[in-house]
Amino acid sequence: MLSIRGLKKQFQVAGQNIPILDIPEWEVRQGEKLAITGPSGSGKSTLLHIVSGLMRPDEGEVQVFDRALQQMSEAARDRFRAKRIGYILQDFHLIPSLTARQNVEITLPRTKGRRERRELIDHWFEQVGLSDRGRHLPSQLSRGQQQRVAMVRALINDPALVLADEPTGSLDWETAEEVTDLLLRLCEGQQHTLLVVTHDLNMADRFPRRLHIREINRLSGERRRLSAAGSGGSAPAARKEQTG
Ligand SMILES: Nc1ncnc2c1ncn2[C@@H]1O[C@H](COP(=O)(O)OP(=O)(O)OP(=O)(O)O)[C@@H](O)[C@H]1O
Repeated sequence: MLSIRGLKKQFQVAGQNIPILDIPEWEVRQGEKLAITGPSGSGKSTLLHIVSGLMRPDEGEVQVFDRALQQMSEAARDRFRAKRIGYILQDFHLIPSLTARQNVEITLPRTKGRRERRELIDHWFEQVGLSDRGRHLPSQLSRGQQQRVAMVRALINDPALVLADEPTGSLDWETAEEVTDLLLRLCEGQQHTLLVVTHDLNMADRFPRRLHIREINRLSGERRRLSAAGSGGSAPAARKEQTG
């Protein structure tokens, strides 16, 4: 369902090209639940951005359900993402002036009637234990509750591909466990393909499959050596890699 060939991505920092990703080949089957780990700065978030179509690679081809993302117009890619991909981010990205329910409702297609939308949201809020919190603003919710709203928003349109970038990164240990359980439970038995980037090895251990980014990215080992020798990479890259 996801297929990558000859992917390359570099960033230009202070006039210098910094190569980040070089993935000759990578396939993910439909329904796989995969935790992607690796040191800070090794390109995990960049990879998710490219898979979601939010970022373009410099070279190579990314296919999601046999659709080549690079060959779509930007508008077509946006529509494709809205329909088929759910993206969960570490910082939730909820709109502060909207209630929890409204934050979810804005992602529902207009073709659904008012009653259908209400029932769907009721169902999902019940699933994540937020039935009594729908009218609260994000600022009136705990971080774990905000992440649950963000999860509902990403999953409610039944996307075939779910991407999550450090979904427990800003949560305390217990809440992170709860959110991990919930995410796996919501995706269990579904044909969703789930790719989760995480530093949290407890979270990664719960997944049926773990992948270290160096298994697919030819640059991650090389970049770490360069960084350790102080001879390459941007300052933020080097700092991030040493902390990973
Ligand atoms: N827009 C950008 N411009 C320049 N450099 C960038 C840009 N985005 C990312 N980078 C650099 O690319 C490298 C990979 O970043 P990325 O966020 O993908 O790593 P990561 O593995 O997800 O790290 P972390 O685990 O810390 O989130 C880093 O060195 C980062 O500084």
